Amino acid sequence: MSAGIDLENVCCDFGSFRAVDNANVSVRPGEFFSFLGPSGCGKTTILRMVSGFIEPTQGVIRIGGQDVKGKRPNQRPTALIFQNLALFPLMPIWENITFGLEVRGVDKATRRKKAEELLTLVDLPGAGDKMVSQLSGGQKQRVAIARALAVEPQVMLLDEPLSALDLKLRQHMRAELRAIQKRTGVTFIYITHDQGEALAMSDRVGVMSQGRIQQIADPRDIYNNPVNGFVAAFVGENNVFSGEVQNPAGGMAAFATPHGTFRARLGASAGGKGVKLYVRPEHTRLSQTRADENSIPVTISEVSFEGNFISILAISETGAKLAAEIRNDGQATVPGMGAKMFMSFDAERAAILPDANVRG
Ligand SMILES: Nc1ncnc2c1ncn2[C@@H]1O[C@H](COP(=O)(O)OP(=O)(O)OP(=O)(O)O)[C@@H](O)[C@H]1O
Repeated sequence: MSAGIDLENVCCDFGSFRAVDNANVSVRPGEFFSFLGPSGCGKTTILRMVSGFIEPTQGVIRIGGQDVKGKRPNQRPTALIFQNLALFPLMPIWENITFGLEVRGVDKATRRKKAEELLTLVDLPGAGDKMVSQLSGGQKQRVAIARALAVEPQVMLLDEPLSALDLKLRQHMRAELRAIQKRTGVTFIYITHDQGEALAMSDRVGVMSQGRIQQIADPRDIYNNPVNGFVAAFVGENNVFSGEVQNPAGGMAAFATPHGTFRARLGASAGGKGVKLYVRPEHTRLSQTRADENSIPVTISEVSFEGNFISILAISETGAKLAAEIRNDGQATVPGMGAKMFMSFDAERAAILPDANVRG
């Protein structure tokens, strides 16, 4: 069984500091939902409110449609997994996994059987008699997940559970976690500051900054259609140009910058001042001749071969550093250092966006 979670106008204050500011989100039953944002943006506070360790200062949290106000963590159908797994070193794995069931008085034979089922689910069949010290970091993580699933939660809350693992293992565990979530159908709420993790695993992502949810969308939309400058700059790379909107019409506008006037898509509520132009490096082109529109004369200053792409740093005539990327299809021409070129981009691939949604 899985449950949906609704946050309605949820705020959390610590003294005079508002850590979560008017959060509204409906996580669907069986969904893998991530909160993504930099350190201190309020992700953990949201998780702690859902799990019942702290109460919202304002607003309502519903789990499976029920208002959970006043319910203690052990009265909620949630299980929490931290980066620090807190496995018991002196217990074999199977006992670690079914500890919660023992506390509830479940007999040993039933617990043993349940442990084997869960070990198979997390792809560690037969590991029940091993001790924690005999497992790798990734295997320990899977045991922690099995232990959380043993009490049959309707919602799993995961607080940066992969951040202690090395890069390769982290990438492997992303796929594992996603597969476990799909196999069980349990709702997962995952918090991370790692955009790669959030984009790779989630059905939807809520991007946060300074206590506010900036955008909730599926990973593609977050990346391709960020609603504001914070989301655009936090998720992936961008070249950012300051300037002024001119002649907005039909969702497009001219944008006057010190590098020239460019045409670009006009994001929602981006008509006024305090807006910037965002262009991803992979949406730029470098050529010997000036393109018809959105073309900036540059000098190539760094070329870095990254395997599947070539990363290029170019300097504009005004001294701005601009990033470009060339996909390595095996035949790509790599510009030389110091080469004078033009960087251009399509108007449809450039977005004029407002700054972040922050407290005024
Ligand atoms: N108990 C507390 N008392 C006072 N301030 C707190 C408390 N807990 C969190 N905060 C503050 O609330 C803000 C949000 O904290 P939170 O732990 O939710 O951030 P986070 O996005 O999870 O960050 P991180 O990724 O570093 O864990 C931070 O500025 C933090 O200092």
